[in-house]
Amino acid sequence: MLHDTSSNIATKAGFVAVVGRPNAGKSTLLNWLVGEKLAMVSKKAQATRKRMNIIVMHENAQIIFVDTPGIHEKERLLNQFMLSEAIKAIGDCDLVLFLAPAKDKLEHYKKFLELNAKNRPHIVVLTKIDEVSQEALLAKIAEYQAFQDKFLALIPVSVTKGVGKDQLLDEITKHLPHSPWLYDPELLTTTNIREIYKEMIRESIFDNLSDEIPYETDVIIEKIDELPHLDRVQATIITEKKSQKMIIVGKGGSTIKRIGRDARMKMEQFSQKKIYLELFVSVKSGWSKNKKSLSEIGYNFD
Ligand SMILES: Nc1nc2c(ncn2[C@@H]2O[C@H](COP(=O)(O)OP(=O)(O)OP(=O)(O)O)[C@@H](O)[C@H]2O)c(=O)[nH]1
Repeated sequence: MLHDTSSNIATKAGFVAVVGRPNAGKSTLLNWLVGEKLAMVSKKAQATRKRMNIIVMHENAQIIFVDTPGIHEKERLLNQFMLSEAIKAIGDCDLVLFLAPAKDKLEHYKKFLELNAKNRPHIVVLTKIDEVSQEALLAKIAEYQAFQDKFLALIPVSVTKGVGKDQLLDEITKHLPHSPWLYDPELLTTTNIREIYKEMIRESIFDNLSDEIPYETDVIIEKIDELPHLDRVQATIITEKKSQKMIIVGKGGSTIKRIGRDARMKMEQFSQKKIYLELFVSVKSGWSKNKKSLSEIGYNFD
């Protein structure tokens, strides 16, 4: 946690948790704010599993965004993990952004208020306002006004229409503590290359498979050999069932080839290097329900 140790420090810095239900638009918002495609954007819910720190420099401030999984029900162990990560992120941060699509009812917000029992300072960000009429937007804002003693501000945004970026960054900056910068401003993300490559492979799985399968898969980066102009990456896609493995591999290996090619292109664009990607598929039944195997692949329950 950061403290305001000196009033004559001109710079500000702080951690901002980004929370909201799955599909609220968290990754899209973060990509837009940072100006690079780093957080994973998916049309499907629950794509964000682990926290990613993304740094945005705005005027004198260094805003460190902590991307969190959506707040949702605890049907499965993996979901429990996501929920606890979200709550942990709220507790660790200087400020919380609660993202609510403009079409949503206020139930999600009320649930967030219950979870946020210690009343961490938060800003309500109304997302996807391009999806509702001006009248509906005003009516929604009026509904939120009933809680105005709870939030610091309510900012409507639309990434699609490019609305609200500066207002949001200004408002966040206003509430951050005075502090020296915590990271080299040249860095865009504190998440390491492993995590980024993993997300890129996961994103390619989501892009190439349309049904439930992507939710029951995960990716382990086994090895990265970083050479000056080439990264050699070995990764394994884990599935629940043999039948899923067959679908991921596809006829004559066609699907896995497409996943691999898409992932490689994203990775090359990001690293500005050639990537040699070797992808394997492995069946590990029950991995998403089993704590031990979850912690083996990097989801820690502490
Ligand atoms: N029309 C419109 N769609 C948006 C906007 N922002 C995000 N979306 C869409 O909403 C969907 C969900 O966006 P994400 O950014 O993946 O949502 P998320 O909250 O990160 O989702 P999880 O990773 O599942 O928690 C995607 O299809 C986005 O294209 C917006 O401003 N306008």
